[in-house]
Amino acid sequence: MLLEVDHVSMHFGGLVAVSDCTFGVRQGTVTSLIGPNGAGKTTVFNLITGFLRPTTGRIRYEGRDVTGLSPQRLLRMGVARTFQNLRLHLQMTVLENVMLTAQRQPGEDMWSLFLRPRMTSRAEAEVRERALEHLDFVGLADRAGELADNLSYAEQKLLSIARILMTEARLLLLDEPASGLDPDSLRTVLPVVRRLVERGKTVLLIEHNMDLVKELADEIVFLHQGTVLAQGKPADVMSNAELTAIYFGGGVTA
Ligand SMILES: Nc1ncnc2c1ncn2[C@@H]1O[C@H](COP(=O)(O)OP(=O)(O)OP(=O)(O)O)[C@@H](O)[C@H]1O
Repeated sequence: MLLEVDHVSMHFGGLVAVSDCTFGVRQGTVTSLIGPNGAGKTTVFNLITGFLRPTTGRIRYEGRDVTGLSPQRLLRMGVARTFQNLRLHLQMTVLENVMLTAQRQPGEDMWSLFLRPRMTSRAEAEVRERALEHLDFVGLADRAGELADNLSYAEQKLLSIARILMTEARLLLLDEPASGLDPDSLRTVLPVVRRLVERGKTVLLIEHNMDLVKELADEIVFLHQGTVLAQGKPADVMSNAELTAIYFGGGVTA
């Protein structure tokens, strides 16, 4: 397992958002966290990426205990995430958005490189080249000079994927990469998510739409009330009548 979530709980005061949660993410797969609203998916993401520290339990990445490490530390170890609200720099170009995410050395991001006049033009050229390559991967190479603000929503989602690639992380956590997309845009974005695996990445994502999950995910982790009810192949998990009743009875906005 690339990632192991081991008996993790997260309490917010009296509220138990995640309760004794155990699951694994295998290297080279797309794994989807699913579950009704309030099941704890976002909290699990925040725990894995260091934005929250579990109340109890351990998280292991590549066999190392990473429980409680900061998001920055985890990023350097190869765990990166996107956010539902994408967090793009809308008044910068598409290329600049990707270049800014470059991780040259631990603790050094592109901001410090831009601010430091000593940055060699060779280093900048290398970052630019990598950024363009990632833009090409997501199909946005010809939009490199556009302001991010001028992109469609689907293109902005693709840009957020190009940005996460720039981190060189091996485990990519994608927060609802398909949400808000019309069917045509889905046809553009979903194959890109799948191709991340061909690039050697491992993907953990949150997705509400069951049809998409079936198409996209190798594995499902089914969360309900902060607990893992099942982990397995989409077809197997969804053929379980009890689980589908919980899922569709849970007021999910697909
Ligand atoms: N920072 C917080 N403080 C208090 N309660 C929180 C906090 N974050 C999440 N919760 C609660 O934890 C529970 C799980 O929430 P979470 O957002 O993780 O679920 P989710 O599965 O991502 O839901 P959705 O599908 O609606 O995004 C909810 O009851 C939520 O209100």
